Amino acid sequence: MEDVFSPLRSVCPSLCMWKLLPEGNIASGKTTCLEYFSKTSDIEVLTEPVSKWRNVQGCNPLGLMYQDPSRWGLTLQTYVQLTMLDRHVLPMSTPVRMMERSIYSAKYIFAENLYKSGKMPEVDFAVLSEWFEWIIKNIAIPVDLIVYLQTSPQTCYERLKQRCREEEKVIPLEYLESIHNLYEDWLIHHKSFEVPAPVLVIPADHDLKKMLHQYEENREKILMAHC
Ligand SMILES: Nc1ncnc2c1ncn2[C@@H]1O[C@H](COP(=O)(O)OP(=O)(O)O)[C@@H](O)[C@H]1O
Ligand SMILES: O=c1ccn([C@H]2C[C@H](O)[C@@H](COP(=O)(O)O)O2)c(=O)[nH]1
Repeated sequence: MEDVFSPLRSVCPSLCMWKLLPEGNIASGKTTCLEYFSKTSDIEVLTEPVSKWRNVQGCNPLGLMYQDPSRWGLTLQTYVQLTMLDRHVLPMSTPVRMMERSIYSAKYIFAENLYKSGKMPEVDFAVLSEWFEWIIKNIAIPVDLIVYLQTSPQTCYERLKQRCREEEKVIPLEYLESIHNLYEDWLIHHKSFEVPAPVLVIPADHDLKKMLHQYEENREKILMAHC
């Protein structure tokens, strides 16, 4: 599909495309954030393709990974990488796109966590890494802003239990702590991997009312800061 805004952009450069990625720990509130902004006109919201990860041709790689990460981690992360790439390269049909997580966090957070915790064999990690490096070298994946929903692992643990997704019932608090530390090293301390865009940090331990208030306060920054 072609970029429907390109003829307009040549006469009006301020008509810009804006791609932002809500990022954060499991159950930090990303989907809830996306649902809130989806009510705004001219925003395209792409939620994470979790339903695909739970059902690819009748198989459930997400569930398999949580049951036996050493055996199925590569299977899941390969599929996550593919489905994320598919979303990244979708032509935009509105000036603003919010896409939940990214090919970057799939690699820098989740694959990294499996590998660092000894649950992904070195050869699996090497193959996944080569795929990832090839993709980011050869395919343009522009990102304008990362919105990091910063939570404590404990908050996520409580929200995760409340959401009660079947596959995630085995997740201990320690898993969320590891994911949290990787996110902090990447997006806050800049200690691990290159950050592909500026980061807006939104403290996200608050109740829903306060979160919606914060989203309103940050609406301009989130949606069109560069235009
Ligand atoms: N600010 C909040 N306070 C309390 N519960 C929340 C808040 N934001 C989201 N939730 C609930 O927490 C769970 C996880 O939220 P969700 O948006 O699905 O997280 P994510 O998409 O980051 O995994 C859901 O049950 C959701 O209703
Ligand atoms: O690269 C990835 C991305 C996500 N997951 C897992 C983590 C959760 O169990 C689900 C979806 O995450 P939400 O934060 O609830 O959206 O998928 C993964 O294992 N690898």
